[in-house]
Order: sequence, then structure tokens, then C-alpha cells
Amino acid sequence: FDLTGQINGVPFDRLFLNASGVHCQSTTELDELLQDEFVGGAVTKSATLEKRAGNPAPRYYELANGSINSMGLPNNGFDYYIQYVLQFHAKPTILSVAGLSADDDIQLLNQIQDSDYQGLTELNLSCPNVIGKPQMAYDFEGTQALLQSVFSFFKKPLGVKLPPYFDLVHFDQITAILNQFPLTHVNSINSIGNGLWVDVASESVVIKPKGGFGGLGGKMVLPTALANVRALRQRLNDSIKVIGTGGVQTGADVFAHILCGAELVSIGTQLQAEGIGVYHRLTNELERIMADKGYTALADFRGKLNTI
Ligand SMILES: C=Cc1c(C(=O)O)[nH]c(=O)[nH]c1=O
Repeated sequence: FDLTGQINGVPFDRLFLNASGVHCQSTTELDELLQDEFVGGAVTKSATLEKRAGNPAPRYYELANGSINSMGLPNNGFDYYIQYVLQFHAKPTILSVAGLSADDDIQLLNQIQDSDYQGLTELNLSCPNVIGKPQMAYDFEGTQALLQSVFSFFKKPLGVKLPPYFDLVHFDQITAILNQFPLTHVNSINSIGNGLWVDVASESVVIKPKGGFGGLGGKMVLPTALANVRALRQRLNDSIKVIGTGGVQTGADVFAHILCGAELVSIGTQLQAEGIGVYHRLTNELERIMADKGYTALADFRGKLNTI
């Protein structure tokens, strides 16, 4: 089966990635992803200029139908991750960066521009858990202005990580902005921001930061993820690929993301719950569905969702 994809001409021999934030904070975790035969590439934890401890624990909680997190951008700092992606790796890496402000974003991207790194970069515009900071991608004017200044100096491959949108007019507005820029891809969705889970037995929230508010992931977000992948694919220039992230638990979920137009598919909550073996299982389940339908390649059905 041909399970390949490509971003900006960078070939991925497998469609699977990790969702940034999961299994990607340390070089050990990143190596384990890149050495797995069912994984196509690895995305780093979003890097900030300086190393961060993140929010107080408990900050991640597994639910029956997904997860809630308010990690608070814990990461080993930009230098740690750029050094990693500058090393030779047999598979593609995506360097994720997340400033705590637009100025930080500019600084991070200037450092990448001035470095020898020639691989893919992803600007995270959607972290919902930095206390006191809004998600940039919900500020359309701010996103336009930021990308305007970024592309005045950044000449290397760049994609953006987007939060979920919930209004068709918002899909029109954000893609009208993104289509102005030579982006390699959008990665959609980030977690659904500021959900809340209540444990009835203890009559309490389940994570400590922000009074229990955190980003939602896993099974429960699949319909939102599929809608965002589909809506973005329908509106973005063909040159801007869509990486589908959110809600994948089974091969059927992967198949649905590809039908909606995803070039590659990221696994977050299920990777956290199941471990690296999730990729072998998802590959088997996806290939069984493809075989039943007579497909031999993702390209046979990518973006070909039927409407009624
Ligand atoms: C980069 C911070 C993010 C975090 C976090 O570090 O809290 N959690 C998410 O679900 N998405 C993010 O983008």
C-alpha cells in the first residue's frame, strides 16, 4: 500500500506523525518516533525561546472519550530542539515553535532563518494554555499582521498550527488570510481550548492549572477535527497542504481524515494512551479498510469525501 504524502516536496514514506506535545519533549522520545517503521516523521514539542517547566501538575488527565490538558508549554527551549533537527535523521522532522508573544515568534523564526536548518517549521498559533495569553489564531487581524512581518524575512518552509474554528465565516476569514502567504501547510486541529471536566465523586476538577480549564483532545474532538480539515482543504490554495490532527483512535478515523483532504495524520491522545505501538495498529486497520475498498494508495481517495 502507498501510504505516502509530501509537504513542500519533502516526501513522507508514511502518513503518520505525532501531535506536537505528545511523545516529543525529549530527544529520546523523538528518536523513538523516527525509528518506528510505521511513523513518517516527528514533530517537536513547541519550542519557546527559553526552557520552561510549564504549569503545575496535575496538568494532563485521560478521560473515557479523550483527554484534557493544561501543560503550559513545558519544553527544553529552542536551542535544544534546533540542535536536534540539525542532526541527520532518516525521516523528516517538523520543528514546532510557539512564542509567548508575536515578538517571541519573530525572534524564534529569525533564529531559524539564520540557522542551517532547511527542514520544515511549524508556527504554533494556537496554544490555549499559556495563562493570560490568548490564542493568536483567534485574532484574525493579529494573525495577518504577524504573518506579514514573518514573511518579510522568513524564506524557509513554514506552516502554521491552528486551533479549531466553529463558524463557516471564520473558515472563510482565516483562509483568506493564509492564502496570501507561501505556507507549506496548516496543521489542524490543536486541542479544543478551555474545556472543563468534573469528577462527580470528588466534586472537583481534574487538572490543577486555570481552575481545571484545559484543551480537549481524543475521540470526542473527531467531528470538529474532520470539519476543520475538510473546510480548510476546500478553501486553501492547493499548494498549502493540510496535516490532519485530532480525534484519531482507529483506522477508520484515519481514513476519514484522508477523505477530508489530510495529506498526513497526527496522533496525540491515543499515542499518549497506547504508546508507540498505536502506529502499527492504525496502519493494519487502515490497510484493511483500503483493501476492502480496492484502494492501493491514499491518493486514490484523498479529499474525495462524498456529499449527499
Ligand atoms: C504549545 C502549547 C500547547 C499545549 C500546552 O503546552 O499546554 N497544549 C495543547 O493542547 N496545545 C498546545 O498548543
